[in-house]
Amino acid sequence: MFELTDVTKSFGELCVLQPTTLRMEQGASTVLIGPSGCGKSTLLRMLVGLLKPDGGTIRFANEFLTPQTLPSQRLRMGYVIQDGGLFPHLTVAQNLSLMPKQLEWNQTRIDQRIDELMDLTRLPKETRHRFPQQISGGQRQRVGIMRALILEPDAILLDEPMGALDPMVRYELQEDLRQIFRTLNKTVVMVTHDLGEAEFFGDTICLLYGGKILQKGTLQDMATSPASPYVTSFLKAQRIPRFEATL
Ligand SMILES: Nc1ncnc2c1ncn2[C@@H]1O[C@H](COP(=O)(O)OP(=O)(O)OP(=O)(O)O)[C@@H](O)[C@H]1O
Repeated sequence: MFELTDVTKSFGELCVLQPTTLRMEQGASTVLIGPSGCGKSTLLRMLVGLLKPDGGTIRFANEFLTPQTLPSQRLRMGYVIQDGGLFPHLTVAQNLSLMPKQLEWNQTRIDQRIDELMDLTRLPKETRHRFPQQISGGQRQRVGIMRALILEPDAILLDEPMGALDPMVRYELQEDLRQIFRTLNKTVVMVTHDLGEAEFFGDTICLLYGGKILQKGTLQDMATSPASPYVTSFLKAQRIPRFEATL
């Protein structure tokens, strides 16, 4: 679904991505993980066309991302950022209606689609006419996900979608999201800092470091056959609580 060939990106003197070649298959979930500043969000932004690579090419659904193709390709990608990225002065329903209105959907179609997505994401009906600050962080993120799904995109790209949520809300949303992605058979690309989340969502995990993909595979691959000592250090750096209770 996404095919990067020799993609590079720098900001001034800072090389964020060395020549990188990567395929993300249709219907598969790819997780980008790595230390802060390693270029995960930059890579994701290039996939959605918010940033242009300095070199190399990106193809989406067998078509190069170019200024000409991007507007129609963007409609086939949903993009979710950490706090949901909702407009604070618009209600939930108004936030969700923005793109459909631009595409001149009629109100009945918009309302039906919002109903479907409210069921899918298990968002309480009474939140429909509330403003973003009148709903919880977890609910805001569900709305962000609904907004990304509203046009029925082929791919959904998420930049630390659950980074700001408390552990219980996060756990519940992770379960729901994975179920949604599997049911809808979406191609998913997710940025996270959390190894547990990476393993939960990723068919493939890409560990980025020093401007390149240091290792690509499963967490198990990384643990048993680390591509470099850094991979092992990265895996060890996540603290897992130890206790005896039987859960
Ligand atoms: N528009 C920009 N202009 C200049 N530098 C930028 C820009 N965007 C990102 N950077 C720099 O590029 C590097 C990679 O940033 P990026 O946001 O992709 O990292 P990240 O891996 O997603 O980090 P984090 O996990 O902290 O969100 C960082 O050093 C960042 O400061």
